[in-house]
Amino acid sequence: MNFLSIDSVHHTYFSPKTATHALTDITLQVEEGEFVSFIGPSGCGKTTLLSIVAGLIQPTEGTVTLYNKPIRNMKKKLGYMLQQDYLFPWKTIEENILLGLAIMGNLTEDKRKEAYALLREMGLEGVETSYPRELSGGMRQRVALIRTLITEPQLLLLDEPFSALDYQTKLKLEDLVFSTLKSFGKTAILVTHDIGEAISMSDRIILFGSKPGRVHIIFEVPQPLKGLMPFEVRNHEAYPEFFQTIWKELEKLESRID
Ligand SMILES: Nc1ncnc2c1ncn2[C@@H]1O[C@H](COP(=O)(O)OP(=O)(O)OP(=O)(O)O)[C@@H](O)[C@H]1O
Repeated sequence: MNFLSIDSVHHTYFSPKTATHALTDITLQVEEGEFVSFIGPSGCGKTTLLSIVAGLIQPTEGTVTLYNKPIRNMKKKLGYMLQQDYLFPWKTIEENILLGLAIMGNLTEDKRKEAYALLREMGLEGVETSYPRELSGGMRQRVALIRTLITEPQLLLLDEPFSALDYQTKLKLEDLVFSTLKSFGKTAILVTHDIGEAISMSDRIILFGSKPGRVHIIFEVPQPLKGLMPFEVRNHEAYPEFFQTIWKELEKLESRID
């Protein structure tokens, strides 16, 4: 059975005066437990495709299924991590983490204990009663990750979740998110502008071309880099060559005059 299947997806944004052909003929499969990144020039449709996979946009043509069921019926199986953490400022960290479960009527004592255990694992012990404004950006993103994981999503959609962080925090959080998702056996799609981030976290990298957005090349991350922690990948001898290969393809796409 396919885990995530994107089949012949086309999307056009219509407004009264214009039609923007954002995506053309996208067919992709993502396997369970896989980490896939979407990269490509600005405007190539990465966010549009992620929004379609999230069931937030209905594509003009084509289908997206999770476990062979239409994605719009599977929204409870999805989790998100975005550039902004969207924590509620007037709620404590614990309340923020448990809010989704409370709304769904699934808040149990076991889940509360799990939240505390995750806070401990992510170096956030003691912040339960703090408010988001008292935490750094990196800490808030870790809270956002716990809030996502606690609802046990099958598929995580990560839309540039590290791009607002300083470089050191970003590298540390890449390691933490990677190891956490791998230990839970989660499947993830990451949208990023950072080739290094895509290489260091992914099993496969989908490079999109633009006008209209389409799959240009699918890169399999080379074996010596797979399974290593993101920070180790960035320091591996096989990393620069692979980086250059992707960089050159991206340059060609960005210098194309349509
Ligand atoms: N709501 C919208 N209405 C009309 N056009 C849109 C809308 N959202 C995106 N577009 C257009 O669709 C195309 C794809 O946009 P999208 O944001 O998906 O690309 P992207 O690859 O995520 O870009 P970036 O890397 O800059 O975030 C672009 O031409 C964009 O202008």
